[in-house]
Amino acid sequence: MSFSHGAHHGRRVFQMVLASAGLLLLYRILVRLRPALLCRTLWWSSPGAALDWGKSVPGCFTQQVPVWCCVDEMQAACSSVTFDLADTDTVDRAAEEILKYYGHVDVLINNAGISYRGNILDTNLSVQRDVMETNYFGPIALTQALLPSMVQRRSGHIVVISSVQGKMAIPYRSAYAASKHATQAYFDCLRAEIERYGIPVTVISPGYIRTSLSLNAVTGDGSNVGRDPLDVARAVLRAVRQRSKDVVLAGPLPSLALYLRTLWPALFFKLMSSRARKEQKPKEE
Ligand SMILES: NC(=O)C1=CN([C@@H]2O[C@H](COP(=O)(O)OP(=O)(O)OC[C@H]3O[C@@H](n4cnc5c(N)ncnc54)[C@H](OP(=O)(O)O)[C@@H]3O)[C@@H](O)[C@H]2O)C=CC1
Ligand SMILES: CCCCCCCCCCCCCCCC(=O)OCC(=O)COP(=O)(O)O
Repeated sequence: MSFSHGAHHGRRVFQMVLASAGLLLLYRILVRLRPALLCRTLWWSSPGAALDWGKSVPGCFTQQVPVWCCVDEMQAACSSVTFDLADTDTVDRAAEEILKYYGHVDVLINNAGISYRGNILDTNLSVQRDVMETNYFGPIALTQALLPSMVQRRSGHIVVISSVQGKMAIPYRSAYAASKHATQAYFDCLRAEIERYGIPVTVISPGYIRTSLSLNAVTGDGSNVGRDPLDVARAVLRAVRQRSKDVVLAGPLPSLALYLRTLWPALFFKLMSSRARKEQKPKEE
């Protein structure tokens, strides 16, 4: 009697494990299917997404920058409209043109940006402003120009490519880190404010990606190291699919640094001071 009861119980447990595994499998299949559904929409990507890591999103972006792209079929032809993100007037005109032509935007990826390297003592305020114009005011101008139509439709998704430097400041990167901190703050506010309209906001904060960003840094040198741009492109698509709010794509060292910045700021500041001393000396020293 007790043996048959035990066997019955064992069978029930086995059935439950099997059912859970089945549900998990189904969930994973559905999650994998979602990008195909998503790609049957119009993607607008701010300048830059077509190049480097953005180019890696298979079929989604052309070689031209900036690009807007109807991805009904992955092979579909893409259209592009060119503007200077640092010039708010051209941003507004571009947004108008996009809306006139396509009617709406499903996913806006604010990607374009410039890097900066330099000693604060030797950096003109105009450089600080220029980096802010491209990295901060450009994306927010584009977002604000496209937002009313998303709100009206109660549909859309806004993505911004920030940086781990939007969460911690590294010496000799003042303009860049400041612009990315501002970006993080703005889009965090926006997320809370437009959640009620069903429009998600995703902030992506990568560590180094193997693109030309650091090579092209304002007043700086740099190298071409880091993550494969294709991995970043995939992670961005995954984040959109999963409607993630905040995604950090960084290796162990920057991740540890981020934890220290939050949990042990005194140590983080000490490490950054020592990094600053090692990396560069101010002119008068
Ligand atoms: N590479 C990295 O290590 C990391 C990059 N990021 C972020 O990723 C994003 C993309 O950078 P990434 O691809 O690496 O850099 P790249 O320098 O390779 O590409 C930047 C792109 O932005 C465009 N761009 C720059 N300024 C303007 C402007 N004023 N108006 C229009 N387009 C402009 C450039 O166009 P053009 O070539 O025509 O000037 C270029 O296509 C940036 O926001 C960057 O901060 C974040 C973390 C790490
Ligand atoms: C107790 C041991 C603690 C060890 C902590 C180590 C702290 C190391 C600091 C690591 C800093 C990493 C910074 C990464 C910055 C980055 O990935 O930036 C990418 C960019 O967005 C652009 O790069 P650019 O160099 O062009 O500014």
